[in-house]
Amino acid sequence: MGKLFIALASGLLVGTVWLLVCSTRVCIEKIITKLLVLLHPVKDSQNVSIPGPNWKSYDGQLLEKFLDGKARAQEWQHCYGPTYRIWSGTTPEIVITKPEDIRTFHSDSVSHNKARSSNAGWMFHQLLGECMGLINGARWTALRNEFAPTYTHSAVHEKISIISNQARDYVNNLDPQQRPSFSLRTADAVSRFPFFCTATSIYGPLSDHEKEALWAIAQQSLAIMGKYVLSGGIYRSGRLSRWVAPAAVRELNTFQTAWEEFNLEMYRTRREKGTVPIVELWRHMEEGLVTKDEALHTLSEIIFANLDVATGTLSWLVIFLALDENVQKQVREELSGGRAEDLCTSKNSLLAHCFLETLRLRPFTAFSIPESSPSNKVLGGFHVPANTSVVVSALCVNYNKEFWGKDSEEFRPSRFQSVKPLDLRYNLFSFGFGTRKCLGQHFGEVMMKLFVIYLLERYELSLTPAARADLNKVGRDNWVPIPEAEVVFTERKV
Ligand code: HEM
Repeated sequence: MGKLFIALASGLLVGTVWLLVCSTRVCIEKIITKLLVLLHPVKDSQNVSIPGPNWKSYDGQLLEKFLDGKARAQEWQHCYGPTYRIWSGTTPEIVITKPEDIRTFHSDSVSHNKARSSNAGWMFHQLLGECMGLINGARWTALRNEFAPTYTHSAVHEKISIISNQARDYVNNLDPQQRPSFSLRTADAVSRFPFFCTATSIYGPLSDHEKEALWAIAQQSLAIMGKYVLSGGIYRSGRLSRWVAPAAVRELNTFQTAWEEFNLEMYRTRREKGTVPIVELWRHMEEGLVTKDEALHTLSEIIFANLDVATGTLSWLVIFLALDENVQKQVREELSGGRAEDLCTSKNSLLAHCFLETLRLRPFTAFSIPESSPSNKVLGGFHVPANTSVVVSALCVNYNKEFWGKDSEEFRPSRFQSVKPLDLRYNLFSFGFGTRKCLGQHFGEVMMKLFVIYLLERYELSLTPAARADLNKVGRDNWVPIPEAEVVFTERKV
């Protein structure tokens, strides 16, 4: 009896303390929100403040934006309407969902600035803060000019046979045991292809040893992103991280050293053999045209951050094809008529529409990377001061029933047959809007289409029952939602 009483009493005490802590926390969050709203007034012409969720300790809505992006995009639009405000740390971000607001905001996109470190704090800055996608002005122009020649439309066309050979070899070695049928987690099956294909575009062909070393460094980078950046909190501050989490900082230093050494080695081993992008880049870095951080962070962006982006997109493309046997069959019929190299550049094929439909349904991020205009803007009726971070709710744009119809959440690639390309401009988030569009869009598209061409040539795709039952299950360790679904690959009898 006595023991029961003690257990009950201590349970009650713990519960009360917990309630107290929670309600204090909610109170503090409300007070901080009020202060932040006062500091950053955004109102409409009736003097009504822009709606949005309360600031949350310690990262605002930053982590939810990535880890629960799909659910939050829908929930926030439902609760706050088409234009609202969230917080990244304590920085306000205005979220827009309407095509007309996207057009208004991007009307001066040439002079837009990306937010420093994407408003994501110190640890993120150490990995990617100086990369092309996040710097501005003359520095951005210099860096973009450095990499652009490798990824223009014509440069990618010239590389098609190299990418095609890589795709065919990869698919032919998908199952080392060459079984007639096997199942794999889709992301595990596909991820090394876009990774090494993109790396080859920078370094030229890689030996097995170099591939292994690069893959290992990528895992270090992704681990830091998953464990620390996506935990937020103390990792937003360099001082706090060094003080409270020295092991994390050591891990970061180990990665940074390995990454610099790898690239130096790539430069040394390639400089005699002709011109691959790493050689030019390293020379320009030594001449002071780009800084070391700009070079290394952009290589990280292109090779490591993109591993998640490309793995996510390619996995979903394979999964959607596995889900829809009919579309799969039609794409295969389309393939039987032509050369892989020709089909991968067509914009009007069913394959091209499957790719677009995948980007529409599963944009790599539910919210675009924050950027600001140097001019005041009126968005959704609210007066947004110059230099305020604005993000596009990619998911809401891509699922907008007014434009895409009632079945906007379903995979139906044929819908693109009746959409004018010009209408897609502000109704589809795929490779970004305005001046800061994706550097690698042609490369990424060709790479993924070639992969699918060889995959469908060799295998029938279907989903495991578990995958069908829980198609939308995604991992939470990456900044891009990577699907968990397993696909069954069955050798075709031709
Ligand atoms: C299907 C695959 C890909 C998708 C869906 C994708 C998507 C995007 C998007 C949406 C942006 C703009 C982000 C923003 O709002 O700021 C972007 C930027 C960028 N992407 Fe990609 N990307 C893909 C593949 C690639 C590849 C293969 C490369 C490698 C060359 C690449 C390199 C970059 C770079 C460097 C930027 C920053 C551009 C700048 O700010 O000037 N991407 N990407």
